[in-house]
Amino acid sequence: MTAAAVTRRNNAALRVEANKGNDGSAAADGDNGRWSPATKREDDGAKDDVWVAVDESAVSGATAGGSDGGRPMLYRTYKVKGRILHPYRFFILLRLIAIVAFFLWRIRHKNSGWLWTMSMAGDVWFGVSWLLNQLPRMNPIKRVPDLAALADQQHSSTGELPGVDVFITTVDPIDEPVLYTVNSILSILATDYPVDRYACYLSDDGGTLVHYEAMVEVAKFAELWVPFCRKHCVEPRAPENYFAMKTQAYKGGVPGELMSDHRRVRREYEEFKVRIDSLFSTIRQRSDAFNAKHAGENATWMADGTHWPGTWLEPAENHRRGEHAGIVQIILNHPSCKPRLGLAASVDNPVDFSGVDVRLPMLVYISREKRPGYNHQKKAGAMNVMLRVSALLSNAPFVINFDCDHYINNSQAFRASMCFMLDGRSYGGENTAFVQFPQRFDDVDLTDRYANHNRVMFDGTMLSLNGHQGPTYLGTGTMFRRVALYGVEPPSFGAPASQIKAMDKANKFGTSTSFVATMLDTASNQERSITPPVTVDESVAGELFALTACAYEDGTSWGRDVGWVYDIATEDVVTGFRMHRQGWRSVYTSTEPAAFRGMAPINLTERLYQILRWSVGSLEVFFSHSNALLAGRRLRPLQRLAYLHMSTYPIFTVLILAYNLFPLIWLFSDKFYIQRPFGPYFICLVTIIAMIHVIGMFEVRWSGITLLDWCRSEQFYMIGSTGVYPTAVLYMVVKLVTGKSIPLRLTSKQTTASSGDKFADLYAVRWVPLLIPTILVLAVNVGAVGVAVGKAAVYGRLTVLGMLFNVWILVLLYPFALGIMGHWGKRPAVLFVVLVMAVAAVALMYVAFRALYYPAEWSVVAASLGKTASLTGTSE
Ligand SMILES: O=c1ccn([C@@H]2O[C@H](COP(=O)(O)OP(=O)(O)O[C@H]3O[C@H](CO)[C@@H](O)[C@H](O)[C@H]3O)[C@@H](O)[C@H]2O)c(=O)[nH]1
Ligand SMILES: [Mn+2]
Repeated sequence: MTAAAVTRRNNAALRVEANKGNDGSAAADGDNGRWSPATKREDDGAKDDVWVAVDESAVSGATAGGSDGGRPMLYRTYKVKGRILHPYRFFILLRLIAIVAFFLWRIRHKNSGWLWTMSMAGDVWFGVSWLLNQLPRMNPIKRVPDLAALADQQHSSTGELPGVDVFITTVDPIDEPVLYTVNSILSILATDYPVDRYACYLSDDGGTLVHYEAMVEVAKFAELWVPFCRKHCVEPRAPENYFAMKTQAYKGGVPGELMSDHRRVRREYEEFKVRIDSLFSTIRQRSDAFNAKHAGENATWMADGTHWPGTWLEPAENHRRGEHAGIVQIILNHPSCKPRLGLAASVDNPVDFSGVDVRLPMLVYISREKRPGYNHQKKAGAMNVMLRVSALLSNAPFVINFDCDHYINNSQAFRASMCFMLDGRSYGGENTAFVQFPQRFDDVDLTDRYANHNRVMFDGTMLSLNGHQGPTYLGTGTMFRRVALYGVEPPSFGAPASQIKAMDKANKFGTSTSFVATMLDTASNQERSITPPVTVDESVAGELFALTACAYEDGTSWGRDVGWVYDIATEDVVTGFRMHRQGWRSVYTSTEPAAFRGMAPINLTERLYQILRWSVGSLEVFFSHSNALLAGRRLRPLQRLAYLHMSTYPIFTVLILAYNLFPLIWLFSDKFYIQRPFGPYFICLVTIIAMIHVIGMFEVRWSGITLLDWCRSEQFYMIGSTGVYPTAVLYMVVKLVTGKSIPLRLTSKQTTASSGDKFADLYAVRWVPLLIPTILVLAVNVGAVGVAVGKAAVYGRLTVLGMLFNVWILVLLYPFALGIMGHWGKRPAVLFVVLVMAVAAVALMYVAFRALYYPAEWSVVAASLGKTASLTGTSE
């Protein structure tokens, strides 16, 4: 390996991780000198005062150069510099010692009364929860793909990029606007990956003609959009997001033509959008016309004058939600393997594509069969159908999945994932089941009121898990190894093909023999391309039909040991867990610009429902065969702790809720000193709490998030803890006792967006019972502050300590309070005034109450009234 090669690879690594406005499209042309100067890496390396490269030259199984027959190293590993890591770990240890000592001290100073016992139990519980969360976080590792090394490998004889099947799921064209879905698909069709080596599948759980016809429109518009992206190397390749961008550095080869091409494509895009928008009415008008001709019919008609096999506008037998036939439609077939150049500019053809490959990848529309009486298992069920159908049509050895509201933002992302999948290191590469990218969002308000960006989770927790077996599967933006989805064990525990043969004997995969044959193909060559074009004759069609049928999975292992896992509200975490339990690894990597971006619910109620679904899913994992405690030895110890924490965190919050409602007790009685001697107790408590924040600041430092991100996460945790998480616990209790589960709804995507105000959803209040507990906590703590002020007025002594606790809770619940104020929340000052007035009102009520029932104290009260008024800023 030559020094120059190393430098170049390092540069490439940097371009993905820390791209500073550099060329982003040249990964395939490794050697053409477009990489940044050799010195750049050293400079940037010096600037990075958090991460330092791990020396992996001694690692066996891979060669850094790749020229001597072995597999090259295709990614780099970084760890946190000792300067930060050591004090960070030291503080964690210190806190551990402190809480143990504190606990012992409390036992020695045992107080009587149930309050003391409860608070002891609670504190133990908190300590355990903290440990479960903290221990796996002590070894954060960053992994950076080396695109240049991948390109080198491709140039050499061995390397061709393997095939990828892209899955995208949608349900409802209204709740999940079609515009998002088509943008997502366009970004996939245009991404920078060999066009004959990937295929795109849309699963439409609604079975609506609107989605099908939108795909037909997409295929037409893609003929213009995709070559345009290739010609000018534009980013991102989702048109809506591309056109919304301000100017950017030009990366293509013909800058002179950008202006006119851009204008032309943009106009076409506007027309395309109009066609998409009008699909609802087009389909309705067409159907009305056909139905008028066919007396007595009330069908929904396709453009070619046949009935749509999916759901109809007027629901009818066999054509309604939850009851319709399975549909597989190949909208674009496999392209040829040879480039096909476009036409030169002409009158009909204003955009010059003469030097551009105009092929499009395969595009398939799927809607699985739905029948009443079957549990369709939501997204997991849809993914499993796609897994089977794609096996017959393209059978790529890798699979990446997106929610319909996520698009590819960095067209190098597929290549970046391949750097991990194809890496030569013995513990990496072929034992890597999936590569997880962070979820990044476009629509979130500037201050991220409801912690939608979730940076603490993505940039903190996931980086930490990189240091163990790898991140959990997060549902979208995940590249999988197909055989890992089939439930086989990693190659280090047995050859995948023979495992599949053995499992097939037990009819674990269902009855389709051609499907099992494709599984064996994938297992025996995991770097193959995709299956050459399939002619869908009658027998293939029949086979596809069988694979989309509800009954296919009866009596098989689908949903348990094979495919996405069922019966858990968060299919993602549990599916990833199954792989980790089998000994697979996973990789977390973030690129710059972000690999994928999407939409998040910014409405308070939607957001709470989202985390309700997640926390219910977590608890379901705990009470299932996927409990981390039941996993075998292949699940590493700290990975196990992380999963344990992930599946139990809602339980701890019941106590947080209790603590938050605690003031209720001392509002009405003076039971307040739950631990005597109170002085030392209080000081210890504050120290221990303060240490969490010190440790948190170290995490902010190494994860590279902002202080605001961190605060938002704390606040949102408290909001969840006072309402959603205890509700999830209640849900779980009901489920365990009665065996029945209440259905959880789909996250509704921004539906008020059309009103012109980008953040309209942020200010919309949707009242639901889920808001009540948190409102109660707010009220109790406002009340407590008020009474404390009142007491100060009566007794002339301010109970600062108690109030500190209440004020702290109010600070944490602040985003929630803003949220329920709706439009008033635009001016936080209003909230402040409201809060002060509420406190004053309670204080006055308290004083009045005292005056009424304890007239003897009246003189004292009268004397201190003036003080109250000045404290609360009101005058009488
Ligand atoms: O019956 C269903 C229900 C949902 N989906 C799709 O599943 C995806 C995720 O649903 P969504 O309501 O958007 O959930 P979110 O809370 O936004 O999603 C996060 O959390 C989910 C786990 O609860 C993961 O599956 C997602 O990938 C992850 O982004 C969407 O594409 C849906 O179209 C289906 O295909 N069929
Ligand atoms: Mn979503």
